[in-house]
Amino acid sequence: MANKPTSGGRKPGGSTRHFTTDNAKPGYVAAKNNGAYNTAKEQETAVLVAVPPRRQSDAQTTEYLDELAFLIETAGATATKRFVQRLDKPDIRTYVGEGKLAEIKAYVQHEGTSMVVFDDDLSPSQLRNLEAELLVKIVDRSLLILDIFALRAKSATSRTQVELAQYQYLLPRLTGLWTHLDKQRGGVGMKGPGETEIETDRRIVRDRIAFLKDKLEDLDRQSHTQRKARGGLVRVALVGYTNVGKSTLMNVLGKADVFAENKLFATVDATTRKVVLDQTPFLLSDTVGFIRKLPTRLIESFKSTLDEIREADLLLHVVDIAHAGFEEQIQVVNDTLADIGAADKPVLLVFNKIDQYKPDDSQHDPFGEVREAEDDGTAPRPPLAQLQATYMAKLHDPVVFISAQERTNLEELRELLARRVVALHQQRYPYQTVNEQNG
Ligand SMILES: Nc1nc2c(ncn2[C@@H]2O[C@H](COP(=O)(O)OP(=O)(O)OP(=O)(O)O)[C@@H](O)[C@H]2O)c(=O)[nH]1
Ligand SMILES: [Mg+2]
Repeated sequence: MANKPTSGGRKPGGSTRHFTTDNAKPGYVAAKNNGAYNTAKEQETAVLVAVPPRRQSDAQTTEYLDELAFLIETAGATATKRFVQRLDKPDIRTYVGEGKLAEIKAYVQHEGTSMVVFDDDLSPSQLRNLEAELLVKIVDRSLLILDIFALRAKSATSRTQVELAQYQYLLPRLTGLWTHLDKQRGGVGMKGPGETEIETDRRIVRDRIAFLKDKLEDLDRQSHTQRKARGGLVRVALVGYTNVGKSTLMNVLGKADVFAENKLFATVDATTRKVVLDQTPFLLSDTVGFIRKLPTRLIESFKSTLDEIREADLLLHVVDIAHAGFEEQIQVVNDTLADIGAADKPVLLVFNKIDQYKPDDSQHDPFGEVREAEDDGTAPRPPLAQLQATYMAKLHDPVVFISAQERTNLEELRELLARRVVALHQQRYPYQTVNEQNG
């Protein structure tokens, strides 16, 4: 099995995929040593490229690139430079225009950068053209997120899901440049891959996809049985944008010990704990975070992990209020919930990280005017009380402001949550008292 790392150097004429699951079998699984990009001795460097629409503000463009830099950092590399080109839409051949591409190439060659990362998905032909032009590893948004998922996935199900998504990503990108599967077959004086080899590669990948789909169906049946065995307890799922503090809150509420850290997609596997509030037991699940431009195809492959959300009776939507783009993040989460068929679930909105929230200075002046959006596109930051009033009026529902880390206002959250859970419980068991149900 030629399962050896290949991402360290680029073979002439060879493509450089770098998937990271240990369980992905074929030989093109490059960075196999338990980490993305870590086959290189030193930290890999990355150049970030974005093509924002002309109407997008500078502040928003910076925020998106910060997020991309954070993703790259989570994957184990460092972003050293950003290139931005405003276009109505990305260039169909090379994503950026000719001039910008030359600029990027000059920089990459001069600095010896290991990869160029694009803030969108690239079509197979864009990928091919860019690879041929820039001669370094080309990473698009899907590949980057897949890589991080591969690093994080622990359970059999999530690992299989990631592997399936990786092969699905790969299939349309098996082209004339592709040679890695040939290595697997070995052979002296390996000739360049003709159409026959590419067809063989495609068949191998298709077989693997079929196998993984079967395996997932089996695993899905098992977990469905497990979930049924949990009985009729009310189920609550923590949902939200990535890195907002879902796992931290899970640890606080569920006395769990879930891995939480300041990286994107710390959680890929769902975790469930039994929690008792107001003498009413319920199940609380921590789930994978969402992110903007998460390709629908990728969401699809996580369907069974997302069942935890779809089967929940109540969603605790956690928001990072200290993040400049929190309102857009709320929208991204709501859109993703709609995508996975969970739009109509009851939601309790939980604003987290209030310890880091800094209202605008003018807002400290009780007579100060509430300012409109700034020219630079950043949103106004009113005092928390005002934000709370606005959201409650908008949603006709209580919302709660907490700091999971500092344990601030957790009693208020517990009370609100208990009230919702008890109501759901009584709805489900109208003729029983809580103790009868548990006894
Ligand atoms: N300042 C502050 N930081 C917090 C708070 N809650 C969580 N964090 C930090 O935010 C980071 C992300 O927390 P997680 O709990 O891993 O976030 P998550 O939503 O589970 O993230 P993913 O699993 O990656 O989607 C960690 O560094 C936490 O310590 C809070 O109330 N205040
Ligand atoms: Mg988490």
